[in-house]
Amino acid sequence: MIRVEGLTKVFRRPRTFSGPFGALRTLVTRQYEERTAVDDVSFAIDEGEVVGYLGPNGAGKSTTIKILTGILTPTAGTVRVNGMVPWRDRSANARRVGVVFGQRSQLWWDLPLIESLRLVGSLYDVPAARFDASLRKLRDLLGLDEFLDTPVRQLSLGQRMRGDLAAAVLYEPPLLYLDEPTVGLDVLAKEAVREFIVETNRTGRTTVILTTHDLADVEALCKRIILIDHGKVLFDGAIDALVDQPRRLVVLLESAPEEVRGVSRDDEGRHVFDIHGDLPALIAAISAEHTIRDLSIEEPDLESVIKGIYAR
Ligand SMILES: Nc1ncnc2c1ncn2[C@@H]1O[C@H](COP(=O)(O)OP(=O)(O)OP(=O)(O)O)[C@@H](O)[C@H]1O
Repeated sequence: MIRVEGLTKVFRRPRTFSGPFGALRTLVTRQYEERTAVDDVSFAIDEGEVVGYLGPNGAGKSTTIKILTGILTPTAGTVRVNGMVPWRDRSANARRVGVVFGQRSQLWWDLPLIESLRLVGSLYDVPAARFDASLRKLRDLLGLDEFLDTPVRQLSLGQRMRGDLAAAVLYEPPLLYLDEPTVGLDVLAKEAVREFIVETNRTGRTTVILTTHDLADVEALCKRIILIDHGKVLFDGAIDALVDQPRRLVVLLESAPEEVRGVSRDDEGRHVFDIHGDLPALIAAISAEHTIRDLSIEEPDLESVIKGIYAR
């Protein structure tokens, strides 16, 4: 469904100068600086997958999504989405994808939600009968009835997000891009959004690409993640494989030696051991040679595993 090879995007922007006459100097010198936002990224996503596209701020996530939706043209590389080149076949591509940006709404601010949805229906040429059936299903799934006639600007964030999700799937696109769909929502609203995504993927075999900083979203929704930083792919694979790691014993020793039983001291002065067999025996062996000031056991969780990958 999605094939990305060697995708690179370099932004070129005027070099700015500060200080007195800085603005004038910026104008006159016309020097440019380049920033590589996406750097030789390749991946393939199949129909029906839900993939987390993750990375710290500025990693290149939004730039990738903008290229996949046809908003931006890449500097190098090839992309096929549903067999199309998104930035060349922009309008055909748009009909086959739904997009939700958590930070800003795609709905018409002054119109009641129902009118916004009708407009989406007519923009995407959804036949009346299909529109009615789709709306009926979405009213039910997303609980839209209580605010269908309310102007979008008066909706709470959670209601607005449900409206945005409805607009994105109303024309039943086979592919959905969700950019921070639970940002700012309370626990219940987050849960409702996640359930909706699961349901949409399950019933329509909709492929979902999700960018989020909320790892609970990822754990609830994704079997696979692609992790990027500084525009490069650091990891692409199953979450299960990632968190299927041994528990770890973290010890703080009185003397803080450089190395204990083949394990080096980390930046915080701790020694971290993978627990493979007999934990009491491991603790006894360490305390036979050193005085233990503190110890704890860490279960592998997605957050610490991801932090470990960034730190490599
Ligand atoms: N239009 C632009 N012009 C110049 N530089 C840009 C532009 N858009 C993004 N960048 C730069 O490209 C890099 C990647 O940005 P991008 O928005 O893709 O990151 P992101 O992973 O989506 O981050 P966040 O989690 O903060 O949304 C950043 O260094 C950013 O400053």
